[in-house]
Amino acid sequence: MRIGIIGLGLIGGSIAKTLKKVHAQNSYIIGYDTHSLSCAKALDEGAIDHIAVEIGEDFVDCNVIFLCTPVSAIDKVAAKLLPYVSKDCILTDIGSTKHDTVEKIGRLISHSPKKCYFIGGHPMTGSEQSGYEASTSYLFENAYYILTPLKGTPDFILFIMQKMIERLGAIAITLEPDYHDFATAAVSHLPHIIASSLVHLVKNNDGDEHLLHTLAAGGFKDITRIASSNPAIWQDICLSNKTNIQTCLKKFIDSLSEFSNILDMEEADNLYDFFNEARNYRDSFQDGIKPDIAKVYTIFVDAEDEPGIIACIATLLSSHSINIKDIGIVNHREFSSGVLRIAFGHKHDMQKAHQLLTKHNYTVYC
Ligand SMILES: NC(=O)C1=CN([C@@H]2O[C@H](COP(=O)(O)OP(=O)(O)OC[C@H]3O[C@@H](n4cnc5c(N)ncnc54)[C@H](O)[C@@H]3O)[C@@H](O)[C@H]2O)C=CC1
Ligand SMILES: O=C(O)C(=O)Cc1ccc(O)cc1
Repeated sequence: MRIGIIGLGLIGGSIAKTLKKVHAQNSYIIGYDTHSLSCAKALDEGAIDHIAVEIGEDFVDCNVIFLCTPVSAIDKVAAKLLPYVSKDCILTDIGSTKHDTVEKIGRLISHSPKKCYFIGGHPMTGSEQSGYEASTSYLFENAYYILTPLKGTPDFILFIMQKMIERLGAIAITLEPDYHDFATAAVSHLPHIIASSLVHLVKNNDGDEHLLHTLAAGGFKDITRIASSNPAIWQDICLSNKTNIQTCLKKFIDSLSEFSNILDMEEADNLYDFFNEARNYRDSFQDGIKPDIAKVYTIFVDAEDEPGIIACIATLLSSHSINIKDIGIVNHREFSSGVLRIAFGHKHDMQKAHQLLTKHNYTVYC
């Protein structure tokens, strides 16, 4: 597989390193970054196989190309790249916001003679560090990785992307771009703004002796770690998700005002409830346990282990608007021939698939 990576910073570099770790024999990686030292380092370390001199011919034969630049550059890079990509190429980005990017690249593709595919992507993992030096081959392990395909993306293209995400060690979730942007405004963008605001508060109220700076301890450092993130990345994120961030900011300001009122009135019970409810909900975020969003509903279908069977069944299901989360042949001694395992993200998809496949004379097991 030929893979292109444009932008070899924290995320792009981590994708390269991870693919080389898990997929080394089967992936030839072409890298490009405006910062030539990052390219040289990546080549030197074996994270990529070839440095592209520019966004052009070098990407012609790529099967998948990851756009890993800051958000404001993603659609510009895509525009430059489109004349060179092959018709079956899958383009994907890793930007932290999705609506604008998906809309812009969708428009570019629809106006381009090159009908390649685009699936928006966003790994929900990272760090406050940036640049190739900070990239690792384990960044994506067990992280959610959100995919936002364009409307009309064939199931098998989404399936290839999902497999790629699994290769990275992450868990693929498909969302609408707008919902993605609202959710990330709440769980990622607002927290970054709050972290930086807290740092401003301490900075602006410290005295000549810098006592606040000295005393800022564990709790303050925990909650403000992300204030050390790359400001250029966050400038882009805020500008491309303004409305959702404003909505969340308003809700947050309201909640602070409410807290201020109950403190003013010395409402002891309400103060207790404020902290207690937050503690209970926070304690329900158990690391390592993935909630229902990652739940899959699986069926097994009797099928000869022959080429084309997966595509045949995937096409049948997709022509009935049934979304597949995962599909693959399993060879198990319980079954005489090959059995296809098909996983769905929703119970109703599984039930519809069961009925449809049975109607088409497949033997289906739940
Ligand atoms: N930092 C994080 O934890 C996460 C970041 N993201 C998203 O990933 C993207 C990249 O972020 P990071 O890897 O953290 O940033 P980074 O600053 O570490 O890497 C960005 C790289 O893109 C390169 N670049 C910039 N413009 C370019 C262009 N026009 N052509 C080619 N290369 C170009 C830079 O030289 C740099 O090496 C952003 O869109 C960000 O929103 C997504 C998830 C987590
Ligand atoms: O460092 C952290 O904890 C982060 O939150 C990293 C991060 C930054 C941007 C994203 O879009 C997703 C994750």
